[in-house]
Amino acid sequence: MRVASVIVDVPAMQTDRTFDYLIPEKWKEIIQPGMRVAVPFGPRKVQGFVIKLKNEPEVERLKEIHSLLDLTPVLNEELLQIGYWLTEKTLCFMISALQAMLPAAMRAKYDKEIKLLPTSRLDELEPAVQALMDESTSIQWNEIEKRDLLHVFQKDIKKGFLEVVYHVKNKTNKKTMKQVEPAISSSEIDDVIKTLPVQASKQKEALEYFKTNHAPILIRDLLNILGSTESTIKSLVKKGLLLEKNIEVYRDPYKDKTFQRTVPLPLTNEQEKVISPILASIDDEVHNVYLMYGVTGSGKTEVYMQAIDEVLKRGKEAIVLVPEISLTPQMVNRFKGRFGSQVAVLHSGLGAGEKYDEWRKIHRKEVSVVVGARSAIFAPFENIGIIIIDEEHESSYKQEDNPRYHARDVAIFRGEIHDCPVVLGSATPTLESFARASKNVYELVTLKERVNNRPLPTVEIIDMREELRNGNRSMFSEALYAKLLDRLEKNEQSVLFLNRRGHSSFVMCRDCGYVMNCPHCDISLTYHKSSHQLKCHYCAYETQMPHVCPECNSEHIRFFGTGTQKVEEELAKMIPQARVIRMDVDTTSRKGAHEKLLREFGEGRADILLGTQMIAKGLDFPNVTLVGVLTADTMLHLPDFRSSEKTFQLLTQVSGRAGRHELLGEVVIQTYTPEHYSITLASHHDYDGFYQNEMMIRKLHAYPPFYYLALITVSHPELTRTIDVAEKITTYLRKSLSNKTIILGPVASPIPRINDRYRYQCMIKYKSEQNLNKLLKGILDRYQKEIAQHSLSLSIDLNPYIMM
Ligand SMILES: Nc1ncnc2c1ncn2[C@@H]1O[C@H](COP(=O)(O)OP(=O)(O)OP(=O)(O)O)[C@@H](O)[C@H]1O
Ligand SMILES: [Zn+2]
Ligand SMILES: [Zn+2]
Repeated sequence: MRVASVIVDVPAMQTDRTFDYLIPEKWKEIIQPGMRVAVPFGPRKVQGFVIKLKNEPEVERLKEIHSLLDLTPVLNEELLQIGYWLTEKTLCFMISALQAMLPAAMRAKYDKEIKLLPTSRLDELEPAVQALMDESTSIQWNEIEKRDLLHVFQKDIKKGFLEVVYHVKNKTNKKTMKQVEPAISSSEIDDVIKTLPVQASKQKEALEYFKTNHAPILIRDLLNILGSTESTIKSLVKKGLLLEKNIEVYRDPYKDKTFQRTVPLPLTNEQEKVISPILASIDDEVHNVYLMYGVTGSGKTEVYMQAIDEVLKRGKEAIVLVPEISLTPQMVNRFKGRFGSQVAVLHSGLGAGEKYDEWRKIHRKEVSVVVGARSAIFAPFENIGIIIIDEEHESSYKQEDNPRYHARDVAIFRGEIHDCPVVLGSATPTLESFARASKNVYELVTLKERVNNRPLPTVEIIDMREELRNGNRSMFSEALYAKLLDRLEKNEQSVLFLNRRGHSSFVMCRDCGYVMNCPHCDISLTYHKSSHQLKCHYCAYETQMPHVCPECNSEHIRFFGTGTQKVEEELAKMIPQARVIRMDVDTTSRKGAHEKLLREFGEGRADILLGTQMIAKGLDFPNVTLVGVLTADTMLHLPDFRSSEKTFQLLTQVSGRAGRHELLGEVVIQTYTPEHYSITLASHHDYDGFYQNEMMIRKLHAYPPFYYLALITVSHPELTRTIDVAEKITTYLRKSLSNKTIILGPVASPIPRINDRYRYQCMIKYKSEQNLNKLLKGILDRYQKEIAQHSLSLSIDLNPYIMM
C-alpha cells in the first residue's frame, strides 16, 4: 500500500475528514489502520490515526508520513467502526471519538521504548533485535528508528516477545522494581555456603533460599520471606553470587491486596430462572438485551459473575460497567475474588499511568474481564462474550463532553457486533429501559426476592412539617433520634444519608411543604440569590421571590439546603457518645480515603456512617440495621424532568443498604412532601406503581420515553449575537421539522453566562425525525466559520441528561 488515510488531531469542522499521506518505502510493510502517526499539517506536525490504506493516491502530490507512534494498532477495526458510529450518533468529530477510546496517558507527550516481555527470552528474537537488545531488556525507540529497524522489531512485537511502552513525560513514568536471581548454579551455591564465615548467617539464609528456588524474585518479596535487610542482598550482588535487575511492574493499585477467593454459590430458584436465558444467549452466540430488574440484595452480582464464568470457559471476554461511585472496594473485591488476576479495573480514581497499565493488560490480552466506569465500554477486547451494565439507571453512564455518548448505546452496538448478550441490571431501571422491556425490545428478567428471603426493610415516612409544628427545629425527627439511640445501645450500626445535590436552589414553605413551581412546566423554580428571583429553567418563566407562602400565608418560606458538616456538628451535640464517620467530597478527596473510611465502618469502628450520594449504593454491611434519610426532598425539586425518578431511585438504593443479612432492617425517610408519589411508592418498594405513575406524567408533558430530546446550546460573548443565532436556529428547525415535533425556546440557559459567554438554548422533543442528525450537522456547517474563530459555540446533545 502506498497511501494512508489519516484523521488528524485538529478538532475542527474543516479537518473532520481523512487526509492522504504517502507511506515512506521503509514503512510499507509496517503501517496498519488503527496506528498513530505524526504527519505534516500546514506548517506544523500533528498526530493522527491511520484509518485506511489505499494503493492509488487521489491527489497528485502527497506529503509523506513523518513518523510512527505505534508498531501495533492501538485501535482495532471494530473500534474504528465504533468511531464512525459515534460521529453519527453524537455529531462529534472523528478525532474526538477516536481519542475517547484510548487512555488519557496516550494523548499526552511521551517517550517510547521497546521492551522484552518477562515471558520471552532473548534467543527467541530476530537476530538483529537480539544484537541490539543484548545485555538489556529494553531499548529506546529513537535508537531503532535511527537504524531503520522498526520493521524487524515489529515482527517480534507481533509474536508477543516485545512490546512498546509509552512513558508519559510528566510523572507517570513506568514503575520499576529491583529483582534478583542467582548468578550461579544450585550446586555452586552449596559450595559457596560452606566457605562463608559463621557470622554471615543472613547471607547463608538467602543462598539457601535460592538453592531450592532457583528463580528471579523481587527484592521486596525476598526480604519479606527472609526477614533480612537489603544490605545482605547487596553484598551477595557485589560478590557476584546474585544478579540484580530493574524490572518494570504494572502500577497495579490492587497489587498488595490479597483477595479472598470465592467460588460460585448454588443459585436460588429465582437466580436460576434469570440466568438461564442469558446462558442460552452465550451458548447460541446471539445478541439479546436483558433488563435484569432485581430488588436490592437479590443477588444480581452473583448472577453476573456466573454468566461471566461461562463466557470465560468459552475463551471469551467480559466487560462489566459499574457507576463510578460504586467502584467501591466491595465491588472490586467481589470480581477480583472470583476471577483473580484475570480482572483489569478501570476507573477515575486511578492515576493516568495506572489506567494506562490496566489498559495495556487488556490490549495485550493478559486479562479477560474488565470492571470499570463508563469509558471501559471501549475496552479493546476482540472476542466479547457478555457486556454487563450494573445500576443501569445511573446518569454517570452518559458522557457530558464530546463525544456525548451513553455507554448503554455503545454496549448494545458492540453486543450486536460480537453476537453476545448485554445485561442491564438495576433495582430501579430507568423508565426508558423498562418501557423497552415492556415492548419486548429488551427481555425482562426479574428477581423479586432478596437472597434467603430476607425481607426488605420497613420504611417509615416522617413529616418534617409536623415536627416543626411540634417545636422540633433540629434536622432530626423524634423518631429518627430515638432509633439512633436504640441502635447505639444494641451495638448495631446506622447509615445517615444527606442528599446534597441541588441544595439551596429550590424554595419551599416549611409550614405546609408548598414548593414554588413553574405554572407552565410543572417543574420547580430555581431561586436566584443575586436577583432575588425565581426562574424556570425550561420555559424562561420568572417571578419575584414571595415573602409569604402563596398557599398558607406562612412567613417560613425559604430556599433550602444543609451540608454534611452541619449534620455532623448537630449529631455531636445530640448524641455525643456516637462515633461518626463522615463521607463526602471533602473527606474522600485523598486517594484511598474512600476505601479506608469504609473499611473502618465495616470493622465496626464507628456507629454511624454519614454521607452523600456516594454511600447510596453498593454497600453491604451485615451490622447495618437503620438507614435514615435526612431530607428526601432536595432532589425532588431540581429543575429536571427526571427529578421524581431520581428521587425514587435514590431512596430505593439507600433503603437497600439496611437489613441485608441476619438482622432486620429499618428505614426512616424525613421529608416535607410526604405525599409525593416518588416518596410513598419508594417506601412501599413499589417500582411498578412508580413506573405507571411516572409514565403518565411523562406522557402528559411529552418527555422521554414518549419523546426523544435534543438540546442545542448557543453561546457567544455578546448577548445580542447569542440570541440572534439561537433564534435563527430555532426558526430554521421549526420550518424544517415535522409539525408533530415540539420545539421549545430559544430561552436563556439555566446558567445564562459562563466564562463571560452568554448561553441560550433550544429544546427539541420529537418522536421520529429521520433527518434530524443531518439537519443538525447542516447547522454546524452553516456556522463553522464563527465556530472556528471561537467566537461562537454550538453544543448539540442528543439525549441530554443535564439541562444546564
Ligand atoms: N445464591 C446465593 N446463595 C447465597 N448467598 C447469595 C447468593 N447470591 C447472592 N448471595 C449473597 O447475597 C447478598 C446480596 O447479593 P448481591 O450483592 O449480589 O445482590 P445485588 O442484587 O447485587 O444487590 P444490590 O443491587 O443491592 O447491590 C450478597 O452478600 C451475596 O453474597
Ligand atoms: Zn405554606
Ligand atoms: Zn416553565
